[in-house]
Amino acid sequence: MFGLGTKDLGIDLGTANTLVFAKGKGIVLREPSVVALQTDTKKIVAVGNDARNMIGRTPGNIIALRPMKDGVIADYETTASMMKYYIKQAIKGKGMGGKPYVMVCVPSGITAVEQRAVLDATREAGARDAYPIEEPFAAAIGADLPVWEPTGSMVVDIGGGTTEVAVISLGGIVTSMSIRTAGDNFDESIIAYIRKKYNLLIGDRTAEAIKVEIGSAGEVEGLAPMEIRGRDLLTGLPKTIEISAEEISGALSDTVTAIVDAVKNTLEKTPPELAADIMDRGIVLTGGGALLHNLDKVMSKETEMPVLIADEPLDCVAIGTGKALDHIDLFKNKAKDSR
Ligand SMILES: Nc1ncnc2c1ncn2[C@@H]1O[C@H](COP(=O)(O)OP(=O)(O)OP(=O)(O)O)[C@@H](O)[C@H]1O
Repeated sequence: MFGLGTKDLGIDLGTANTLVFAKGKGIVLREPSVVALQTDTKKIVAVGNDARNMIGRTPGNIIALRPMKDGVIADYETTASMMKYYIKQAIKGKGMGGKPYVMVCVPSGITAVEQRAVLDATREAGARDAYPIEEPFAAAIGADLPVWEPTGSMVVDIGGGTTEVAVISLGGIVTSMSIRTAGDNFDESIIAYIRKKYNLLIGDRTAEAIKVEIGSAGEVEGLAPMEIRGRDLLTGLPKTIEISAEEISGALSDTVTAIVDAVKNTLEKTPPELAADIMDRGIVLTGGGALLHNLDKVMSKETEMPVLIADEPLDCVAIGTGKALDHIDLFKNKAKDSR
């Protein structure tokens, strides 16, 4: 399947989703970052979509969990096992010649020790060598921003666990900010709102579905009410209610404000020449959170800057990680310098 020299991989190890990009092929694997384990033996029962379908539905001896949360590794042995599983999947049956180089984009809150563990797991899974890449840098490459040129580009990557804001010029990050407020917080706010207002308990997947369908920053025009099912906390029985987009928009507003404030704070720290470049080109949103209805408009109004959503925002980091393979020598040198 892979030709010689075209088997190197880029991996976006995200808190919500893991994507693998194969050089010369594009994205070859896209699965949720979820693992199902046997509670007593810790043996892995399922990974990715299969494991995700088990969330909230497992018997007592199995747990389905997200080994990364809030942009950090909550369970690092499981993260390493998941990573190995995905790499093996990606390189399975494609053994032409030597082992692949792998570029890995890890959550920004990861510690140096955890990063080393992830890179070691990558090597153990069959990589010739593995190099880390910073998430906003990968997002900017994936969004086709001119990161290597002497001009300012601003990227805001809104993932599941973290929002990364960065201004990039000449192949480096000039100013950046990372906050642990992103897609998961939208879901949590929806759960909390529905519990408080309706005494109804809903699961993570329902909350995410509500966000995707009728979640919005501000304006809700064109978003119809939605029927949702949960468990009535008073009777203990299943119940269906209808909720409006206005209510959900209200529930999401604090999280939206936190993200917009992070962008404003980063702009305040941006050198004026680069800020002028960003004014011309616009702020580019990547990550799944970029798809929240109206977030681009609210951000543009609040920052008084043009704001654009990248093509395929969910894929930008993986594509950028893969494209960075073309500049692998730079990353090899960086790795040498930090050893
Ligand atoms: N249409 C949509 N509207 C709003 N949010 C969405 C939409 N589609 C996906 N999301 C959200 O995007 C988030 C996942 O985005 P992404 O895959 O970029 O994150 P990640 O890279 O796994 O996380 P991180 O960058 O924090 O490690 C989830 O919270 C998901 O619910």
